Amino acid sequence: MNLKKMVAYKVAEEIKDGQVVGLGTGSTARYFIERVGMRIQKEELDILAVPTSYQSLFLARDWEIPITSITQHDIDVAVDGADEVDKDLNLLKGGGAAHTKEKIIDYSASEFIVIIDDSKLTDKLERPVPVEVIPTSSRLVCEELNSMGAKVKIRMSDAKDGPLITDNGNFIIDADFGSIDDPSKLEYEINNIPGVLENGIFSRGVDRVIVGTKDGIMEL
Ligand SMILES: O=C[C@H](O)[C@H](O)[C@H](O)COP(=O)(O)O
Repeated sequence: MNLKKMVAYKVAEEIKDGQVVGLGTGSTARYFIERVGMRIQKEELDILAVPTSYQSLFLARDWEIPITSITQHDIDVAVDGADEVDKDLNLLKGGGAAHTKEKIIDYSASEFIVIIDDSKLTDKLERPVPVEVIPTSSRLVCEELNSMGAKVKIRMSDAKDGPLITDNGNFIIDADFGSIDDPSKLEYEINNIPGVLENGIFSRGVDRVIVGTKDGIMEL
């Protein structure tokens, strides 16, 4: 059973005519966008969408989903995936390097819904934290993250020689702090390093986390 698809399709059924919808990024959000696109074509669902990345923009275009931006519209609901969700519903995102725009769009929405399969649930966040940095600051940011106790790596591209370049033209440093005791403090401290644009810890809260499990869908 494809749990990501199951949960994404279920939440796509909740979208209503007239809504402005934030489209997340990643393999789970991809299914959500696909199902919204099908509903637009079959049921004439009437929405506007705000993509969080070029990936979701291109998908929305493929499905002929009408696009707007946060400079033009308030967002009613944003639906996005996550790489980890801890027991207090802090998130780790940015596995696809899209967390900066996701954070802006997801948190600006009246309702922020996270869709995951149950492999993403964890007691504490423990994956490396993706940190988007202005390229010229990358050596200094690596040193600062090191001094905060992280093992760091600049994320490399699979399809070009050298570093991955984000949708915003920046580098990603993956900073491994091990298990994170205080996500909110760490989110703030990383963002306080000069040259850091945004990191992948989302500790401001989320309205709903909907989880696909082999026994069905559960909501946290
Ligand atoms: O940068 C990417 C995003 O934060 C994704 O939402 C996150 O990586 C989850 O992706 P997936 O649904 O593919 O596991």
